[in-house]
Amino acid sequence: MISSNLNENIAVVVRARPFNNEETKLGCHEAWSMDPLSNTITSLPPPTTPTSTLAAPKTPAKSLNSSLGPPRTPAKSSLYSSSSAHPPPSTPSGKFIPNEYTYDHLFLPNIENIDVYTSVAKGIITSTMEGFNGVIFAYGQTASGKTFTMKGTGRKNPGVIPLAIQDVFSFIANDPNREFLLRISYLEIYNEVINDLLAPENINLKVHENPQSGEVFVGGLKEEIVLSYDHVLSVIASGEAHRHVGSTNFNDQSSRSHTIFRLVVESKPVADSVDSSSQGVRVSCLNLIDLAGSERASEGAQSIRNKEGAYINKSLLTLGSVISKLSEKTKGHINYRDSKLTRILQNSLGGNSKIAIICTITLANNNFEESHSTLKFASRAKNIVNNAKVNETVDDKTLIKQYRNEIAELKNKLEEANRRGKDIVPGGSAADELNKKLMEAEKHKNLLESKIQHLTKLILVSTSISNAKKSAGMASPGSSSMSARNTIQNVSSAASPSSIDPLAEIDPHHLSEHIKNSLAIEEKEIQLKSKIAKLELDVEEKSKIIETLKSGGKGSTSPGVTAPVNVNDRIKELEAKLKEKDDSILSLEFKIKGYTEKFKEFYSENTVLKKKVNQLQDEIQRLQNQDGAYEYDEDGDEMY
Ligand SMILES: Nc1ncnc2c1ncn2[C@@H]1O[C@H](COP(=O)(O)OP(=O)(O)OP(=O)(O)O)[C@@H](O)[C@H]1O
Repeated sequence: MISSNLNENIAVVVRARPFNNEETKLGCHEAWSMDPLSNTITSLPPPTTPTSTLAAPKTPAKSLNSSLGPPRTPAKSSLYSSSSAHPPPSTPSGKFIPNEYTYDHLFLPNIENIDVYTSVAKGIITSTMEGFNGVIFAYGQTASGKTFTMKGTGRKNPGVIPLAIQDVFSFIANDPNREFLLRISYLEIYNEVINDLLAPENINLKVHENPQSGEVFVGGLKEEIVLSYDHVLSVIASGEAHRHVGSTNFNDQSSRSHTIFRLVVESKPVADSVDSSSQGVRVSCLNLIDLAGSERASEGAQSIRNKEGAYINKSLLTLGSVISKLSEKTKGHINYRDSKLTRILQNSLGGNSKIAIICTITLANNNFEESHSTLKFASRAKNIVNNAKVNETVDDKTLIKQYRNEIAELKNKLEEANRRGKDIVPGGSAADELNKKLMEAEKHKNLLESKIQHLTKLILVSTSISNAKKSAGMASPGSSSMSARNTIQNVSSAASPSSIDPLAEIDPHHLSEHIKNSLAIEEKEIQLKSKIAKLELDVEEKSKIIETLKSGGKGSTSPGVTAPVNVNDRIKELEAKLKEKDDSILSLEFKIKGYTEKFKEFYSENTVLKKKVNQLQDEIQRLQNQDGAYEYDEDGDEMY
């Protein structure tokens, strides 16, 4: 049973990555030591020299990088000249006072993604499936491991996002009592401009606020209904292709934008479940965020990178200030509007979400100040108390409810069509007429059935997921509790994108329209086919008459056909009619071909246009960066 309200602190964890090549080359040493038993991280004094009078750290914590980085040898003197290098003793008497912080969990450099996911994220994913909102983000300086943690590095080492998606589908497979509808969106905030990664033509999107509910949302953002794990992954992969990534002094593949992957989960009891009397639909939202990394501006490689860095730092500063205000007892005005990131996350940070923050650091002494600043951010975040609740609505606006109502309506129509079909009894003198009616009724039924199938496919139930898993060779239901290593195996063995349903390309906001359009085309095709069938019947009938006439009126004639006075004239007349019908069939077939060609043409035109918009967007961005003309416009946030 879910408790409907939860007052709880944000979960804050710290993850250290192993030393990278640069740190190893520089001969860095560990400036921090982590004690995973007490979850305390402590700053270490600079390495001792024979003349040193420094005191040992208060907590004798384990040295964690010993297997990954160099031993704690005295660092090169140049390292200490950096503003962020390991600081000298902090009191005039020369006594070293360590900085000490405690969090919910510490992850040593050798800990794997799956373990981070299991202890920090898994619980939030389960809660999201039960109706709570969830937010998970990685925070830390550039090259500290945010993307490594959130996305992972491919199928062999999935990060929080792919592992979360896998658990979402496992959850559905294991819950026979509820049905689900999942939709996703994926956006980036680049230089304070919101771009839609799923529809690259949607650039510079605005943030709106619903004055009634106070809900903050991005207007015009594309959402896709998703049907399987593979499907979600392929949508994300196509979004990734549009993301801004660049090489910096510290990271070859640095995220130059913040990305927000959002999953909306709608669920309701299935019709014959114990809970089916409940009319409520749960709607919850999971935000998985990979923040761009902060970086010392002076060390950025080029001016574009410096400019990006300035935007990144500004928005992270605002995030820090919002977190700081939220952690105070008397909150006062909170400056969500000072950056797009905090504005979009306003609802989540402001209360009704379960939140986990994964702070990523390096233990290396040459980035002491950056890591310290991340740890201070983490400490402030730890004080925030949220009040998450299950979000349930009886509103008919949820897609799952709309589709269920539509399906019920179509099923009624189908029943009615079946009843009418039974009343048509073939045989008797008007047999041909009745056969035609039967054919039409059959076609109408097929149309209704395909509409029902169409909509039913979008609603996920446990059996459909387990069957899909079986056919993709994935884990069976119940596997959400399987071992972490198995989970990786299953992610790695996911099927190819070819198993993706093209139907899921549809934007749910325009879905009804899409369905209407595609069904209208289907209906047209069925009508044309039915016309062809009628004409063929006609042709057959006329051919029979011709045969009868040719044989001099002997043999059986169709009912109601009387022998003509001039047989040759009659044959000619009928042959002319036959030709007419043939032409008609040809022209209809030509029309069908035309529709198909047109569709293909529009489709390829659309692809070309999308590419052009992308190029233009990049060009605009490049020009803006050159001019330095862009300024953040606070009023860009429109109220609706
Ligand atoms: N825990 C880890 N174990 C092993 N390698 C790691 C770990 N964390 C990060 N790395 C490696 O360090 C490099 C930088 O990591 P990543 O790109 O995730 O940093 P980031 O914080 O996202 O940087 P940016 O903010 O610039 O995008 C990558 O090559 C990544 O594979």
